[in-house]
Amino acid sequence: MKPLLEVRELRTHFGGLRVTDGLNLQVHPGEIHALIGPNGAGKTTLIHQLAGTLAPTSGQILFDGHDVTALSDHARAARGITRSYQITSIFKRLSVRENIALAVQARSGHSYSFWKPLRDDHTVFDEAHAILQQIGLGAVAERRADSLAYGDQRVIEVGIALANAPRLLLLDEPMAGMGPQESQRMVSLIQSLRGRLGIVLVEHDMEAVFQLADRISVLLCGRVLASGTPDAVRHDPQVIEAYLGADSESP
Ligand SMILES: Nc1ncnc2c1ncn2[C@@H]1O[C@H](COP(=O)(O)OP(=O)(O)OP(=O)(O)O)[C@@H](O)[C@H]1O
Repeated sequence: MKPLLEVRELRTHFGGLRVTDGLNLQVHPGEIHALIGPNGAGKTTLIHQLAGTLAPTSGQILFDGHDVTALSDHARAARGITRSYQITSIFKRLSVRENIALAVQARSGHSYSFWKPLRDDHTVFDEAHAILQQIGLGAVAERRADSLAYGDQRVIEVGIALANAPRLLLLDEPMAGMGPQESQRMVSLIQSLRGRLGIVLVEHDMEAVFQLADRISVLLCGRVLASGTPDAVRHDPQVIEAYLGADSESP
């Protein structure tokens, strides 16, 4: 299968520190591909590089067969690579619906008019409505974003990212700071996206990772130590020794 994303021999040096050191990775269309690894392994750095907010020292990033290494984050977003931003990107005083609609408008080039009711722009309204249903926030669409619980605000982030109609969605710790119930809702949301777009997921919650991932890549010292199905990775002796722990039966 032709990969949706291919990373070739990526290297990133911050002064004398080699954060990414010959990293190779392939993400297939429609798969949920998790990146795991100990603190400092280079996962967030890689997300920045895939999104285009940090340039590598050397190496190549190919998206859909095209070299996007030199493209800006905006240019990559226009091609379909979207990263979910942190809660800080939400307009807290606007409603949930307005947050999603603004993101739809930004992508589709419709100009936003504060004096024009959203309902008058049917294309944007309908698309925002569909996303609200998809992320399960239809019932609270008219509430101010900052009145929602933390977990729901993080769901809005994913909704904003989906409004960009991504073909590759980069999720950096979507469950961070969530309780078990909120995490499970996020797991269900990500699961519902499987097969529709490629997802690169960085997440420390191993239960969620093994529940969600079609394939997992294990990063260690800026390179991919192993890549495969959750089962293959779980039983990989190198991974057990280096990361999951020799006595690990879990998850
Ligand atoms: N802009 C930077 N300048 C210098 N060093 C950096 C910079 N960004 C990251 N690093 C270093 O690069 C290494 C990898 O960081 P990164 O955040 O990518 O790891 P990570 O795998 O995401 O870790 P965590 O699981 O803790 O989030 C760390 O040692 C970090 O201190």
